[in-house]
Amino acid sequence: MRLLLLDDIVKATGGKVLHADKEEFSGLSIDSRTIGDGELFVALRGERFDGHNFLCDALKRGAGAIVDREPGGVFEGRTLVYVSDTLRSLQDIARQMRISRDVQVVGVTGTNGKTTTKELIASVLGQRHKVLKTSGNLNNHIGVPLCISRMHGDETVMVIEMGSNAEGDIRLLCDIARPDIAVVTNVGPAHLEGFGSLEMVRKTDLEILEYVKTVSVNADDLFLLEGVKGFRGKTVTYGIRNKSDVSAKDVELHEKGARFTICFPDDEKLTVDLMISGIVNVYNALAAASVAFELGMEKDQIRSGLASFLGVPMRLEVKELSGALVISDVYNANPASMEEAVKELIRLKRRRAIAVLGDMLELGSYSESAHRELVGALSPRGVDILIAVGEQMKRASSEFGGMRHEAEDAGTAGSILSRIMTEGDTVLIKGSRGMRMETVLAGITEAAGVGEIAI
Ligand SMILES: CC(=O)N[C@H]1[C@@H](OP(=O)(O)OP(=O)(O)OC[C@H]2O[C@@H](n3ccc(=O)[nH]c3=O)[C@H](O)[C@@H]2O)O[C@H](CO)[C@@H](O)[C@@H]1O[C@H](C)C(=O)N[C@@H](C)C(=O)N[C@H](CCC(=O)N[C@@H](CCC[C@@H](N)C(=O)O)C(=O)O)C(=O)O
Ligand SMILES: Nc1ncnc2c1ncn2[C@@H]1O[C@H](COP(=O)(O)OP(=O)(O)OP(=O)(O)O)[C@@H](O)[C@H]1O
Ligand SMILES: C[C@@H](N)C(=O)N[C@H](C)C(=O)O
Repeated sequence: MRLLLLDDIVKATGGKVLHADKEEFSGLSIDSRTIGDGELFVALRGERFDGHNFLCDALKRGAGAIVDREPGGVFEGRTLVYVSDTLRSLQDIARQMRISRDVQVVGVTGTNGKTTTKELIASVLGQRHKVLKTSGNLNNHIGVPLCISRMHGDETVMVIEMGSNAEGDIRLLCDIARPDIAVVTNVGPAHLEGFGSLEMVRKTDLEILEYVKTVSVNADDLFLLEGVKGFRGKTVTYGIRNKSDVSAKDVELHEKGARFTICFPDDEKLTVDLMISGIVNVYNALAAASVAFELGMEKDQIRSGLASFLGVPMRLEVKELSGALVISDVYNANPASMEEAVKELIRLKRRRAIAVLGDMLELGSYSESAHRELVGALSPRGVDILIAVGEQMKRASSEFGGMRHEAEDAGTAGSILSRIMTEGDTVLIKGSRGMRMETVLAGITEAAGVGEIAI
């Protein structure tokens, strides 16, 4: 494992060493509760805490700290570096580590499917390369540098998810991660509170074009495709409906997976099996295949990388519970991903289709109409029962044509669902992160006597 050297930290941050003892660190940590032996603590200010207040705790296991407020007291045996801004220093260290390494960096942006696509890319490229990827959903100005700082030094590829909720977010992350190749999954209405318009969502996601030589984009998202026109590098497209460089044909969607044939630009064809369900995951897999093709992976490696991926918890998980089929898509929600999830509900409908839908948050002035449009279209599409969770869904629920229930929160929705759900039903559970829709599932698994399940 590669050690971080004090010299490099000082060079990257321009910091002043207040006290020098340890000169090597096993990594960076921002949390005194989880810091590992020998790590360097970066004291950040957050919404609830100021990391500087946990310096003593952090230094019990940590070997030193980076601070932007001079601490009182003596920290024997530990190293202290003073900087003007600790968050910026975290980013500076990560940038320096990335620049000093000869790795291919794949950056993944877009409204929906970034985490899943990042994991699929890592699974495929991992068939040949040593891959560092961002963990879970750590996709912002803190999470991305933190993940990069975990580089061991022998990686040949990094796959970095980049999240945004306002203009400039992707540029900031690219300035740290310096991607060589980009994937933009799609552009849709999300975080409109911060962005203001769909144009601004697209402009922000495409900030990555200022950095990369190659971009891989979804050819079936015409609004996205339009935005890539004029890109001076290489554009690789993937898709199912429109003409694209990497395309899928003979798509068969099953309950818990999919089989399809990928057609590559070299005219080779590859039939692949996916263990995750839904047409959106065919798109995510195509994105991964297009990157793998660009990076010269063998077709067999692409096949096994896709087939061995088992999905990300809380994203379109299909489970059997008490004889019902439950689609647990509880991680987040916006109009585009709701649309896709409702399609899945109808596709997998066996007897009754029950939609347990929580508010879609952060949509700004578009919020009310987005909820109304979604709910109004449910029963014509075949949804039989709606459980509306949260203020906005409840307000919109009068648009629903079938039997409806209203719930204050996900816990209450879980109780309603466990009362009405019967064998043969197909259930979709989805809402924004703040709605904690996983609680619905906890309610029904308890009622079914299944006990706790991992989500
Ligand atoms: C800094 C941090 O990670 N905070 C997380 C922590 O919060 P907590 O309340 O505990 O602490 P504070 O942040 O107030 O504390 C400040 C520091 O003090 C440390 N500390 C505290 C107590 C203690 O006893 N000891 C300590 O050392 C503390 O560790 C801090 O360093 O826990 C919360 C609950 O779990 C987390 O919500 C909070 O996470 C913050 C928000 C965060 O940004 N974390 C990143 C590591 C991250 O990547 N998180 C992702 C979420 C990313 C996300 O929402 N992305 C958006 C896109 C936005 C991108 C854009 N803004 C950009 O800049 O590009 C998206 O829409 O996807 C994650 O958690 O999944
Ligand atoms: N290609 C896609 N197109 C549309 N919706 C998708 C796609 N892939 C996944 N989704 C939907 O988006 C949800 C979140 O998936 P994922 O976490 O991979 O996306 P994300 O972009 O990383 O989200 P976040 O920005 O919150 O991190 C899934 O549960 C699913 O409903
Ligand atoms: C979880 C976060 N990345 C996100 O997507 N937020 C929106 C508002 C959501 O949870 O729906």
